[in-house]
Amino acid sequence: MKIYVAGHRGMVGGAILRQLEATRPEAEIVTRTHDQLDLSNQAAVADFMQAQKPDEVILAAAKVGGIHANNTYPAEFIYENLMIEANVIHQAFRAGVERLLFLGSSCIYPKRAPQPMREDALLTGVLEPTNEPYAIAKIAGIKLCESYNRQYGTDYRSVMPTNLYGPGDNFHPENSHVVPALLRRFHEAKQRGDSEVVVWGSGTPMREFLYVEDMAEASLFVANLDPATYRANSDPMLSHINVGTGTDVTIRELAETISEVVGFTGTLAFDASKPDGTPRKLMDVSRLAAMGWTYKVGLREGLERSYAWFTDPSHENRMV
Ligand SMILES: NC(=O)C1=CN([C@@H]2O[C@H](COP(=O)(O)OP(=O)(O)OC[C@H]3O[C@@H](n4cnc5c(N)ncnc54)[C@H](OP(=O)(O)O)[C@@H]3O)[C@@H](O)[C@H]2O)C=CC1
Ligand SMILES: C[C@H]1O[C@H](OP(=O)(O)OP(=O)(O)OC[C@H]2O[C@@H](n3cnc4c(=O)[nH]c(N)nc43)[C@H](O)[C@@H]2O)[C@@H](O)[C@@H](O)C1=O
Repeated sequence: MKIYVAGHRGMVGGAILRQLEATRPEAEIVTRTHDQLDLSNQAAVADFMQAQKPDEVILAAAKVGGIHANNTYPAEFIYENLMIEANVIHQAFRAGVERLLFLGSSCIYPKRAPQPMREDALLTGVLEPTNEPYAIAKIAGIKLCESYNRQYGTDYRSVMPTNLYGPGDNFHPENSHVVPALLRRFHEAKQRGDSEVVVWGSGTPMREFLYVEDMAEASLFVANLDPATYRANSDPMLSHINVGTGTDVTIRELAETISEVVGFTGTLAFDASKPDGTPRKLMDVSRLAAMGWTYKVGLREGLERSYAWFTDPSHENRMV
């Protein structure tokens, strides 16, 4: 059994690789770095898939970033993600790959979808402008999988992660997501002895956060589901599966918790000039629960593990 993990040096791909190595010792796991194989290059992906002919593909490679990055580089977010998914999914099919898992995002749902958001809320309303290009690419990824399944009988599956965080995250001060951004900002403020930390936006948006080890476990759970169970719990035209905790907090509550975890004793300030983005995007996770998976690591524990990882001098914190 040969499994190709695309994006293995990223936060989710890295967690998936660790769990595969621990649980599938018999499998041959294939990886390539971005420098070794640019997945936006159609010919390079075709040559790689024809040479490797993996049995399974886990597509965790993508152009990923927080609200500021999405709002600043929309062309990169739509182009890179469309190219990566089109190349990997099409070339996997040409190489006879039977099973593939595509990672989308909770941002595929309409800005004002009823909460919690069920899988059938997809394409029922306008998207959040700050990440619409990325969301369009991710929706196209789901439809690529579904279209190859319908026309060619492949078994290409899609999971929609909520906001993720944990070891291996991107800690870039501007382009990162809120959890790594605030872990770093509170840590540096504590080290400098600052009296205040500025948090972007109003603090009122709500977000759901899933620890990356849980995401990796859920990804492999869905990837390994027998086809009958997967089909019985999903719809061929709405085949994606939400992955989250089913609980959310305000950004203010998140910032206060991170401040406590870091041990910062100053005050919070909110910068209203920064975008809030979607007011809320809580996922309905009952479909995945019905299949037999629920999350394990709560937010406080996950933040404590993430902060320990961030401050561990034995590795370089990635910033892209
Ligand atoms: N993090 C989050 O909160 C969420 C993530 N997701 C999805 O989960 C998946 C994984 O995200 P995450 O692990 O956080 O992202 P990361 O940015 O941590 O990892 C993405 C990986 O993809 C690689 N990559 C990017 N572009 C290319 C390319 N053209 N060719 C080859 N490799 C490439 C990156 O390599 P390099 O850095 O060297 O360019 C990196 O290793 C993505 O599909 C993302 O959309 C969904 C919802 C939330
Ligand atoms: C996973 C998800 O991630 C993105 O959407 P997002 O959830 O809006 O992402 P975010 O984590 O960047 O922000 C969440 C909230 O947090 C607030 N916030 C406060 N202070 C900081 C801060 O310092 N940095 C950041 N990034 N946000 C901050 C910020 O203003 C916003 O209200 C898209 O990639 C989307 O496509 C997607 O898939």
